[in-house]
Amino acid sequence: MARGKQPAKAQRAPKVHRAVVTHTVDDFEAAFWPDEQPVDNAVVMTMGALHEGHAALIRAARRQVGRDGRVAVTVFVNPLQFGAGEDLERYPRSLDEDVKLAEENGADVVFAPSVDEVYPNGQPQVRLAAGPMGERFEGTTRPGHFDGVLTVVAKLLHITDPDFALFGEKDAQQLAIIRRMVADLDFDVEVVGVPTVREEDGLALSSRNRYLSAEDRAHALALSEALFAGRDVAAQGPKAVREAAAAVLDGAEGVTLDYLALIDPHDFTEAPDDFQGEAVLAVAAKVGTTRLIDNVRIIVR
Ligand SMILES: Nc1ncnc2c1ncn2[C@@H]1O[C@H](COP(=O)(O)OP(=O)(O)OP(=O)(O)O)[C@@H](O)[C@H]1O
Ligand SMILES: CC(C)(CO)[C@@H](O)C(=O)[O-]
Ligand code: BAL
Repeated sequence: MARGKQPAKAQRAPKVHRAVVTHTVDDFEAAFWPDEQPVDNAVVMTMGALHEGHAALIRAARRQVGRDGRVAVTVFVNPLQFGAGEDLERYPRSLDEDVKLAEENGADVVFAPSVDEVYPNGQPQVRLAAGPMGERFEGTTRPGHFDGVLTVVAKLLHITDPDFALFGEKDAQQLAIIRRMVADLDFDVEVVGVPTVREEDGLALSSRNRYLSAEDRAHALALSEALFAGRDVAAQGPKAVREAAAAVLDGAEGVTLDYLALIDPHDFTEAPDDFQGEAVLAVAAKVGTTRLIDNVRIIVR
């Protein structure tokens, strides 16, 4: 080697993990299934506006399938799960940043289809029904929401055909209903739940946090504080948990409570006063004009 010349290895740019971005089912399939090689693969479904909660899902997906497996991230704001007067039009859309976050955390392929690509026949006539589990809690305020979620999740499972599908525990009712759909309808996929990622002060990360003013952001802390207060007295039973959480929310400034519930996670029903074991303490509220949800898993004695 000539004097002063760098060895070839040192000249090479550091290897950057790049994700292929696709917008059609055909392009997605070509990118996600480039060959017949049997490798594990995983999908993380999102509505975009990605944050560190989504990053945790993508990293968990990568861990699940290993270095040689494939990870897909879908980015699709599904009109079917939005009710009249909800934020479908204003929902944050930021595909370029989303692709960056997805590839930095180990995604191989991003699937960001248009509404027409997902629903080429317009509004689907045939849809999935979430049943009674979809009518409580979130379903009371958002009737039909989980039917819309399940319909698109089923379609995305068919398109991506993954071994693993990862969802956040932040949307606990959604996760429970998706698990139930997979069991009831024999989907050949393992559903993996990922713990909620929070800001240092406790606020659960959520794309809708982008709507919060500085004042709303301060008021929003009441949600996680209520859940943590309930969790602190879990050993004293369901009544104590409900009361401790309610006390934080009672009169909390800028917060309009939708529901606060202690839930049996098996069938997503309200836990009775003598309930013991693992439960979900969940809250939904409007902070200013932004509707937020959060929950913690606790062991009630
Ligand atoms: N803080 C979080 N920690 C872990 N997973 C999360 C978190 N926030 C969202 N997820 C998960 O990411 C997936 C995609 O969710 P989505 O794109 O709706 O994000 P979101 O932040 O929940 O948005 P929104 O604010 O609209 O509720 C879901 O499985 C959801 O549970
Ligand atoms: C699962 C999902 C991507 C379906 O649109 C959505 O409900 C979400 O982001 O949680
Ligand atoms: N993260 C749940 C999707 C929704 O609110 O529509």
